[in-house]
Parts: sequence; C-alpha cells; structure tokens
Amino acid sequence: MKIVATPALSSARGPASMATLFKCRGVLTRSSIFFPHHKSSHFLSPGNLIPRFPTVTYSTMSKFQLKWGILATGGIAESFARDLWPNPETRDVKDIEHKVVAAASSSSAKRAEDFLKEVRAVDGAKAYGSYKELVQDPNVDIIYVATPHSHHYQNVRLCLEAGKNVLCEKAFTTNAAQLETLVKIAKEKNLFLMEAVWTRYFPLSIYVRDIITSGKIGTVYRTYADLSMSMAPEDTFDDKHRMVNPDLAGGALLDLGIYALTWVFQTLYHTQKNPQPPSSVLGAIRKYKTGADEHTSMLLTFPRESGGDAHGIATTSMRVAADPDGKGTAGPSIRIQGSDGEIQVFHPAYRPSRTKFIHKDGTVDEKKWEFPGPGKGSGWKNGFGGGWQNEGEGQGMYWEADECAYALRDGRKEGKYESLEESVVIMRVMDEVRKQNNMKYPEKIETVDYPVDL
Ligand SMILES: NC(=O)C1=CN([C@@H]2O[C@H](COP(=O)(O)OP(=O)(O)OC[C@H]3O[C@@H](n4cnc5c(N)ncnc54)[C@H](OP(=O)(O)O)[C@@H]3O)[C@@H](O)[C@H]2O)C=CC1
Ligand SMILES: O=C1OC[C@@H](O)[C@H](O)[C@H]1O
Repeated sequence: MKIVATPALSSARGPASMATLFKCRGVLTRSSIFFPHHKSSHFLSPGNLIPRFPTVTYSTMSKFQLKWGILATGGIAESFARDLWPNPETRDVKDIEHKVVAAASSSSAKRAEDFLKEVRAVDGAKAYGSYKELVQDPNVDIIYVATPHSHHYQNVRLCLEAGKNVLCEKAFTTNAAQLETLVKIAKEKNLFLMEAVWTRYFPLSIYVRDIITSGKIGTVYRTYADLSMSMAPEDTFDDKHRMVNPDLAGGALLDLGIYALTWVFQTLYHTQKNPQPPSSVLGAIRKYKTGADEHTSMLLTFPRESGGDAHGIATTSMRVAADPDGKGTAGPSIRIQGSDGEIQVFHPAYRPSRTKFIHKDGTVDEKKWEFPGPGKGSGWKNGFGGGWQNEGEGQGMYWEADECAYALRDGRKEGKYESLEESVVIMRVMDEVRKQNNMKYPEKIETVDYPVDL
C-alpha cells in the first residue's frame, strides 16, 4: 500500500508555507517547523532553518518493524517515544518502522497508560506498573531505558537477564565496572546493547567524522568541546532532583559532560584506524552544595602512532553557559583543529545542527540541518520543569532509534557509531576524573551487585 503525502494548500517554499497542512497516514496534520517559544538555548533560531516541504511517498511494504518497550515515563522517555512516531520515510528511511508496543512506570500502571496515549503508541499497547512486568512481555523486541543514571545498571541488567535488547540513556552507568558487567552479559546472551548518545547518529556528526577520515582537515591536533548550560541550580532544582542529587548520580559530568567527551572521542578516537585510549587524563571538578559536580573540566592526551599526541579538552557546567545570550554570538562550542583547517560546531553539542568548516586558505563551508517529520505532536520535553519547548517535528532522537532497527534487522549487537568498547573507555575517563577529585556516589548505586533495590 502506498500513501502519497503532498502539501494540501501550497507547495511554495519559504516562511509563508510553514503552517502548510500535510496529508499523511491518511489524516491531515499540521506541519510546523521547530520554533522557539522558550528562551532556553536548546533551540535553533528561525533564521537557521531551511523550510522543507517535500512530496513524500509512504510505502508500508516489507519493512522491518521494531517493537519498542519504554522503561520509565519521565521527560526524555516522552521525547524519545514521540520521536518514534513520525514516518521514517520523511527522513528517507524507507525500510524500517518503529512501534511503541508497551511502557512501564515504577509509579503506576495508570501512569504508563497515560504515557502510551501521550506518545501515540499502537492500539493495544500494554501498560505496566512495574519494570519487571515489561521485561517479560514477549511482544517487545527492544527496551529503551530512561531512568536516572543511578538506575541504569540495575534496569539494564533486568532487561538483559530477561533476554531483551536494550538502548540505554546516557550516561550508560555510574562507572566502568558496571558497564563492563553489562557488556559481558549482553555478549554472553547475544543481545544488542547501545548507549543512547543520540548525537553520534546525527547527520552533522556523520559529516564531521567524514571530513576527518577523508583527510580533508589534515592531521587533527586538538579538539575543544564544551557543553555548558547555565541553570542556576539553586533556583532551578531542589536538592533531590536528578540533576544535582548524588543518590541519582546527578551532576554535570554524567549528564552533560558526556556530550563534551562524545565530541572529543568521535573526533580524536573513533575516527582513528587503530584507536588508542587516552594515555593521560586530567580533571578538575567544582562541586555543588549537594556534593554533585556543577562544573567539570578535562584534558585528555591521545597517543598517535605517527608520533606526537592529540589533545582533547572537554568542559561542562551547570553554572556558566556555552551560549550565554542564546544567539550563538559566543562562537562555536566545538572546535576540531587540524593541519589543513578547523571544523566548528555550534551549541547545543548534544543536538547539533550548524557547523562551519574553515579551510586553511580561509574559505568557509557552512552546513545546517533541520529536523523534519510529519505532524504536530512530536516535541521536546526536558525533565526539569521546562514543559514543552516547541511544537517541532521531531528532535532527532529517531536517528539513534533507526540505528537500533538496522542493527537488529542485520544481526549487529552494537551501535555502529559508538562501540561498547568505546563507551567503556569513556566511562573509564569519567571514573578517573572523579577519582582525581574524590567524587564518589553512594555505594549502592556504584556497586555491581545485582539485584539491589534502589
Ligand atoms: N538524550 C537526551 O537528550 C536526554 C537524556 N536524558 C537522560 O535520560 C535519563 C532520564 O532523564 P529525565 O527523563 O530527564 O528524568 P526524569 O526525572 O524526567 O524521569 C526519570 C524517570 O525515571 C523513573 N524513575 C525510577 N526511579 C526513579 C527515582 N528514584 N527517581 C527519579 N525517577 C525515577 C521515573 O519514571 P516512572 O515513574 O515512570 O518509573 C521517572 O519519571 C537520564 O539518564 C538522563 O541523562 C535526559 C534528558 C535529555
Ligand atoms: O542529555 C541531556 O541533554 C539535554 C539536557 O538538557 C539534559 O539535561 C541532558 O540530560
């Protein structure tokens, strides 16, 4: 069966057509492009957007269907599940589709039921009042784990022990020992396991990595990467909130610093033929009153077989901002510096949409990405009271979801843009930074014991 979706009112390009109605999946839905109505720096400014109103031919024949179970119903669970809704063909992905077939909430089955409605799950999707019930559902192919960092080890292990494939939110675990244990279990059970660092699967990340591996930027000597979001934690979070609560492995390092490290690793490690872990790591931490880190800076040295080292500088903060005026005037958040040029990537590091490649001769290539998808209803909701931040068309979390579908279809057990081994190396770096700064989480969330009732 094929459904052709065309702009019902106009095929004109440009701002006037932004509210164009689209026919899709047999229903009329409004297309709106990611507009800010919140001062947060999560947003693209309208001027950065390229209106796009394609004619899309939807095919429902012979697709690989991935059936998702969602474990936890908080902010990012909702954003992710909503991103599974847009038809993948709107992003030129023609051979897979996603279905949310179940969700579990540790609060109540009613909460899971409401969640399933909010994210437009399939008819008959199952709502569970415990994670243990979800992992027993034979209809679920893969579970997306969206609990706080502190719970990832216990929750992922629950899924793996029950024979489920897993996509787990970042940071993967609280420490490397926990992650190594999960990787071992996944391998023994021949299950797929991936860290949900969605940034790796963005077209912009693929573009940047391609520039590096093609040699166009020459030898890469240094990457600066920052993800800092000024949140005035004392005004924004109570001390129990997951962002600042050590019992939930809160703090800038695991929550935001992972993205700065992602940029350092995907430019200085992942792109190497024979990647070597950093030969040295130096970290500095400024603590918040709860004991969680509010501000962390890291200097990593990557050995090079050709001699000399490459340096990665990764910084993160809840106290100061990478983009203080929300307009990008502070310049790029990420600078990848090579012998033949520099690649710049603009805030936010986790959801990059704008980049510049400045060649050695001074010429500049600029690229921008928009976030396509049909219909109102896919939106970003953060976990700390921001509420809906836009009525956009999807946030780009679907790209990591697509990777899960392709991996399961093709029998791969890891994500292709971040191996489990690379996730472990990054977790070891974070361990080392915490160790140097005497920052520990409570034993019950750092242990590899299982099961532990948190
Ligand atoms: N990729 C991205 O861009 C983002 C990723 N994240 C990541 O997602 C994860 C969750 O973050 P977020 O959704 O913002 O968090 P929320 O606090 O909004 O949601 C977490 C959910 O986990 C469940 N949960 C189980 N036990 C606890 C507990 N003891 N305390 C609090 N919640 C508990 C609850 O769901 P229930 O009651 O249904 O069981 C809760 O709603 C983190 O790992 C974070 O780093 C967060 C934001 C953005
Ligand atoms: O992953 C994340 O990215 C966006 C941030 O707002 C959020 O705190 C973090 O968890």
